[in-house]
Order: sequence, then structure tokens, then C-alpha cells
Amino acid sequence: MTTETVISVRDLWKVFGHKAEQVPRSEELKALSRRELIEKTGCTAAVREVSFDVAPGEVFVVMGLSGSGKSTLVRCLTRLVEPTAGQVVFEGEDILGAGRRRLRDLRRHKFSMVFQNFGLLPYRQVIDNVAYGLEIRGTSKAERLRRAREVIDLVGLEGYEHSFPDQLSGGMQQRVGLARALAVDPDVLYFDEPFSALDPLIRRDMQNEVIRLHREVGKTMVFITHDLSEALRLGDRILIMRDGRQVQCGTGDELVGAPADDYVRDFVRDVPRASVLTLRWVMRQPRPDDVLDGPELGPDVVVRDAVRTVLAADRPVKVVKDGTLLGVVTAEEILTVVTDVEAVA
Ligand SMILES: Nc1ncnc2c1ncn2[C@@H]1O[C@H](COP(=O)(O)OP(=O)(O)OP(=O)(O)O)[C@@H](O)[C@H]1O
Repeated sequence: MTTETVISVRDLWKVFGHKAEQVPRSEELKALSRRELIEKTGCTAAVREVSFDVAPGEVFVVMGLSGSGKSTLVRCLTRLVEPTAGQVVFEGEDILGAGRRRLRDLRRHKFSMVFQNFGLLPYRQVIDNVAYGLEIRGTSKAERLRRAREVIDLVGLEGYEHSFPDQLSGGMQQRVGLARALAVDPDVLYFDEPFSALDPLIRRDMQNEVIRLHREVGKTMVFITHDLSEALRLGDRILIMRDGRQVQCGTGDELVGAPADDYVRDFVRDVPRASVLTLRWVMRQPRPDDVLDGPELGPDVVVRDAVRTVLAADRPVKVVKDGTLLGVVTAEEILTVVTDVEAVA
């Protein structure tokens, strides 16, 4: 664990069933597929041997098909679900050893959750819903209302302080959910498919809202989704799960440029590659006949943003980082990505 880690997860297991504890301890049971494990022991392995780190300020996305273990994994991080084995270290503390009081403090002061069904209190006005987390913390009324107004403004709900949740649209209710989560100034925000009940346009608005809020408040976020375009838009890194196991963890361009297996390849098949891949994925080594006095671009420039420069140059564009030439790109490499969806996979 370094100070550059907010959450550090090691060999995490969550098994449901009577003999749950036996599964992570037995090499024989660990090796079984999920189906074989159910048949043999009656246990469901929802999360199997998952390890990852989340850095401060990172948006970390957990993605996978329905039933792959996303919700169970993220609930283990706050112990809403009790892990069967492994380690969850939060800001240097192994929270699997935390007692009830410590856990309650962590949930009140360090974590906030945003759920798909909003979880708002129906008989409370917006402002009291937003102030709720501060109320249970014991913050004075004047202070919690002041803070609630501040975050209501931050999420664009000014003027709706005294509305009740059922007077608001789904998108606005989710803004209340966001404001409530932000009001307590947590260290980490956990989102469990918060926008999947919203229609596509509102959903896009809310994704933009999260991007904007992240830029403004810089919180560490762990975000569950089964929607790859949402994952790519929001995530600094994406963990892909299948049947409880992690299949791959990486940046969007790593998943699209080098999918770990057919499951990931299937997920990323329809992604517009030019919008995700960066020059490091398409550049080639210079050849002896290349004239190397063309324009320079960085390796992290997205192909789509490099098209104009590359096509306008009459010599190879140099891909340079910290003064070192990493490779070159010409119209040929760029057009391969822009026109051929499977070219680099
Ligand atoms: N309380 C429980 N008891 C028994 N099995 C459970 C329990 N909760 C989850 N599971 C099982 O664990 C597996 C993973 O479920 P989980 O809800 O974490 O997946 P998910 O990827 O979040 O799915 P979804 O996208 O549908 O919410 C599933 O097979 C599920 O049936």
C-alpha cells in the first residue's frame, strides 16, 4: 500500500451459502466454475479472488453483465455485504477488522452511496433529503441547511429546495441523490448503476453532471455500470468482471487496444475506436526512409483528435514524450483505425 492508494483490495471473496468460508480455503473448490460450485456445495461465488487499487481522485468503474458480481464487490468495499475472505484496505486501514462503531463512523464520514432507485425520503423536502446525512451526524440545523443549499446549487437544483421528491423528474431526483451524497463531503463516492433507470438523454446529462462535479470537487469515485459507453465516458480505469472474477482492469484505450479475452473483445466490439484509441496504439517504428522533421504529438492524443494534423502533414507525425521519439504515425495508420473497426484488436 502506498499513500497513492485510497482503496486497496486483495484476494477478495464473497461466497453466499452455508459452507461459504470453506470455498476460498480449498484449492479444489476454488478451481470449480460457478455452476460446478453450486452443484457441489450449494454456494454461489459472487466475487472470486479480486484485487485492485483505487488512486486518490480516480473514477474507477466496475463493469460486467448482469450477475457478474459488480454490486456484491462494491458492497464489500463498505461492508454492506460482509466479505468471506481477503483484504479491503481503506486509507491504510484494513476495514474488515473494523468494529461496528468504527464502521458506522466510516459510513457517516468517509463514504457516500448513490443508488439506482435514488433512496430518497418521500415525505421530506429536497433540502431535508440533502441535509439528511449531516443530520444523522449531529451537525447543527443552521450549518446543515447552509451546506445543503451549497450542494443544491452545485448540482443545479436551486429553486427546488422545498419540493418533494415525487414532484421531480427522475433526473432531478437523481440530482438530489447526488447532492445528498456530496453534502457530507465524503472521501469516496460509490455509485451503483445510478442512471440505469433514466432515459438515454437524461442519462447523458447526468453523466456530464458527474464529469463536471468530479472536475469541481475531485472526489474519488467507484462507479458500477453495465454500459460500456458510460464506463468509457466516466472511468479513468475500468475493471471488467465475469462470473465473479476480474477479467481485465485498465484504461479505456487499454481495453479497446488489447482486450484480454473474447469476453472483453465482445464488450468493446462496437466502440468507435478512433474516439478511444490513442496514438500509442497505432504508431509504428520509424523506417530508414521516413523524413523525421514533421509535426509532433504526444502518445496520449486520441486518434480522432490527431486526424487533421496527420492528414495535413506531408511527412510522418512524430509521437514524442519527454523529448523521446516513441514512433511515427502517417495517414495509413490513422485511416486503418478510422475505417476498420477490428484493425488493432
Ligand atoms: N444475498 C445473496 N444470496 C445469494 N446469492 C446472491 C446474493 N446476492 C447476490 N447473489 C448472487 O451473486 C451473483 C452476483 O450478483 P450481483 O448482484 O453482485 O451481480 P451484478 O453484476 O451486480 O448484477 P446486476 O447487474 O444484475 O445487479 C449472482 O449470481 C447473484 O445471484
